[in-house]
Amino acid sequence: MIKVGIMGGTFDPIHIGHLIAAESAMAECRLDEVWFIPTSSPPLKSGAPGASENDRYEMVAAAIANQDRFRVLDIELRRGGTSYSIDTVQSLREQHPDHSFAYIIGSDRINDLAKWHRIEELAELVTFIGLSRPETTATPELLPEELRCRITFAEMPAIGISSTVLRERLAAGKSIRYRVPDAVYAMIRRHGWYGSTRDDR
Ligand SMILES: Nc1ncnc2c1ncn2[C@@H]1O[C@H](COP(=O)(O)OP(=O)(O)OP(=O)(O)O)[C@@H](O)[C@H]1O
Ligand SMILES: O=C(O)c1ccc[n+]([C@@H]2O[C@H](COP(=O)([O-])O)[C@@H](O)[C@H]2O)c1
Repeated sequence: MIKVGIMGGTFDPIHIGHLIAAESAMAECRLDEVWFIPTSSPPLKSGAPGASENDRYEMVAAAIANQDRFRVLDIELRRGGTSYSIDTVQSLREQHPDHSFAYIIGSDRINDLAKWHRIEELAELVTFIGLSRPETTATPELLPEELRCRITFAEMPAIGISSTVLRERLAAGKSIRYRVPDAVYAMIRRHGWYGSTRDDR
């Protein structure tokens, strides 16, 4: 049985918080692999992502290129529309009946878990691995017991980085170097994404 962690996200852009969350979940929960799945349209976020689907996918691919146990899947981008996790997990389980899946989520997503589409069904198909992030205090005690008991918590160093703040910094001409992997930083600057200053060097 291969144990897979699903790291779903908008990744607009991917940053070191995502990578350290995935690595920590993999180590602490003894996962064999983590599959990064960029969303098409994220269910609980308003407004369209700042970068295109293809660019978000390419940034994830570049970010994880050196970690053999990480993969990126375009399953939600190919499906299009709102990226409900239940649809993704059902299709992954059909394709990989011999794998087990755990969904990796940060504090903000832990807190809104009860609002996820068909959450009771999803919680029967996956367990959740929760990681804390400094901007949001996780309050699992507010979740119904049947959801709370499906979450295992993993430790990671507090990484106070969000994609929102990175987009704001880029638009304001501030540096995001080292907050994203070098390859992602170079892609963003080369293309002038997020209103960043273009750098053709
Ligand atoms: N710094 C972090 N520490 C722990 N988990 C994180 C961190 N940043 C993101 N995550 C988790 O990674 C998953 C994907 O996050 P997402 O792509 O929405 O990034 P984000 O930084 O929250 O983006 P945005 O600021 O645009 O909302 C979510 O489960 C989120 O909780
Ligand atoms: O299925 C849902 O209703 C649902 C609601 C909120 C978030 N998710 C998933 O959780 C992951 C992180 O979401 P986000 O908005 O932080 O990028 C991403 O894969 C989303 O598709 C899923």
